[in-house]
Amino acid sequence: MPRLGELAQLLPSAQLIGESVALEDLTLDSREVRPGSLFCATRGTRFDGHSFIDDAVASGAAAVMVAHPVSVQIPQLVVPSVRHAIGRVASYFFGDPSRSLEVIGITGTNGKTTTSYLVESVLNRSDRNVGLIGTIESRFAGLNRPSIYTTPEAPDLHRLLADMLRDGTQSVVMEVSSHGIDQHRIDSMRFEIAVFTNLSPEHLDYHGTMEQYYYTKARLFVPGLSNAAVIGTDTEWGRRLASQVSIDHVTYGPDPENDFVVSDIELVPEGTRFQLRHGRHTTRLTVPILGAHNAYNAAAAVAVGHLLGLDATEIYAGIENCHSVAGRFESIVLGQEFRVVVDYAHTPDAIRSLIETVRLQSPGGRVILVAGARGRRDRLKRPELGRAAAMSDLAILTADNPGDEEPAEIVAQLLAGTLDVATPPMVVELDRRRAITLAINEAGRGDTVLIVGRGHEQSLRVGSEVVYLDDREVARSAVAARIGI
Ligand SMILES: CC(=O)N[C@H]1[C@@H](OP(=O)(O)OP(=O)(O)OC[C@H]2O[C@@H](n3ccc(=O)[nH]c3=O)[C@H](O)[C@@H]2O)O[C@H](CO)[C@@H](O)[C@@H]1O[C@H](C)C(=O)N[C@@H](C)C(=O)N[C@H](CCC(=O)O)C(=O)O
Ligand SMILES: Nc1ncnc2c1ncn2[C@@H]1O[C@H](COP(=O)(O)OP(=O)(O)OP(=O)(O)O)[C@@H](O)[C@H]1O
Repeated sequence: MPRLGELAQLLPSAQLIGESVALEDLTLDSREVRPGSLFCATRGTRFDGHSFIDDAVASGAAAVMVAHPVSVQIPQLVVPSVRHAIGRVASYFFGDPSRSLEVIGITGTNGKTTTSYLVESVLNRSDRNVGLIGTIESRFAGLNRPSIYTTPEAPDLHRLLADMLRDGTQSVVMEVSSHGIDQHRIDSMRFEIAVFTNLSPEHLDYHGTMEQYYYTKARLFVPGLSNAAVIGTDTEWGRRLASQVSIDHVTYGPDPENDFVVSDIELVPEGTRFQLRHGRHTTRLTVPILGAHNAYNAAAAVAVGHLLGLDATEIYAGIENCHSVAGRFESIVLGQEFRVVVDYAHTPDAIRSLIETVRLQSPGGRVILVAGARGRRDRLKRPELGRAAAMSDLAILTADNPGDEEPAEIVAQLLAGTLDVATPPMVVELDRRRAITLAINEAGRGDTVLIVGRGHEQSLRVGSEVVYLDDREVARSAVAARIGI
């Protein structure tokens, strides 16, 4: 195991106070310290990790990494910014595992999880052992762990990559969130390929402006961090990125000048069918996940396979045999005469694109939407979410993980966005179970009930309480009650 002095040598401005002790592990959280750990004190939105140093010492920390000298009996590594140091330190500590793995990083506002599953499915067609890290789970060597964050904190990320490597994993597909980039969780990683899906307003309370949000995402696409890129150009931000990056890249999108051109998207019973042109080669592919946007997600996965030199037949087989992604356009089918779809859409863009998909698929039927907005996150997007919800025929506005915010206030902010647009009937039902049941009881033949926001999630945080609630389960019971089975 590394010694503290080795870590000091990695960081030019670090000052080691005390002995170069051997370290067993490292963590940002005093509650996770075990004997021999290096506790790294970072500032969050509520606390300054430096105030938990006594707790860390009591739990047996061997040393601390701090932003200023502290009065403590154990050795300390003083650095100008613990946040800036943590990626480098964590990567070194676990043996720089990403350098021995073929890592594909996927970023963008929407489509990271879906694209990562598609890339995984493509890579599984080659003889690689593939691992996955993302919002829903991390998976390798037959193990499956539910995720807490989309992109783990640097110590957890590099520990996981090291475990994967030890278990024979060769390629890793991982989602890279903008928080992950901004909080230096991915510093010192090596990505073989970085993918940019798209960018639309989200997390602006965190990043401030779209420009800053874009800049954060763009930091993944620099030499040294990523070797090559696959860039979706269906948003202006992707076109801008493609014109700015200096690493090798290919593009995909609707315009004919892309390297991979997506056209003729159709929704068919088996999923989403589209045409993909690459150079002189044109093919029709069906990705078994509904939603026009999945044609683009699939094109991204094809481009990754192409850059990795995989055979086209294998790539296409990976796309066509990808299993569905939990909570992404997941249909509840119990023989009812209307459709019920649970989806993870929680950005205005995703909700709009979903409603368009449903309208294409069920022309003439009504779209009955159940939607809310998450608490403690991204207040700025709420009016725009309200406007997106207004594209439905009946919107039932409800709670979506309100945390310590008042659900009624969140819904009022959604409604505020609809003041200047023509709205369908809008009903407020803050109890999410009742909102879903109400929507299902309202649906008639040919209608679609679209329940958005939670997708695969199985709990809601209301105040400080965690309440078990799985939209799919609630919808299933409501449909069963409605049709009497
Ligand atoms: C909103 C946000 O940015 N949160 C970050 C923030 O957490 P925080 O404000 O809750 O931290 P805090 O409670 O003030 O604590 C500060 C520090 O003290 C430590 N602490 C705290 C209590 C204690 O007893 N002992 C202790 O050591 C904490 O571990 C932390 O390091 O500061 C922490 C330390 O720097 C970050 O880990 C944390 O990101 C957490 C992981 C988080 O949930 N972030 C979310 C928003 C996130 O990153 N999400 C993206 C996906 C977003 C998306 O695409 O939708 C993700 O990649 O998961
Ligand atoms: N390429 C895309 N363009 C627009 N919307 C999309 C796209 N791909 C997926 N979506 C929508 O976004 C929702 C979330 O998809 P997915 O989980 O793949 O994205 P994500 O980027 O991983 O989200 P998160 O950052 O919250 O984990 C889907 O349920 C779908 O409604």
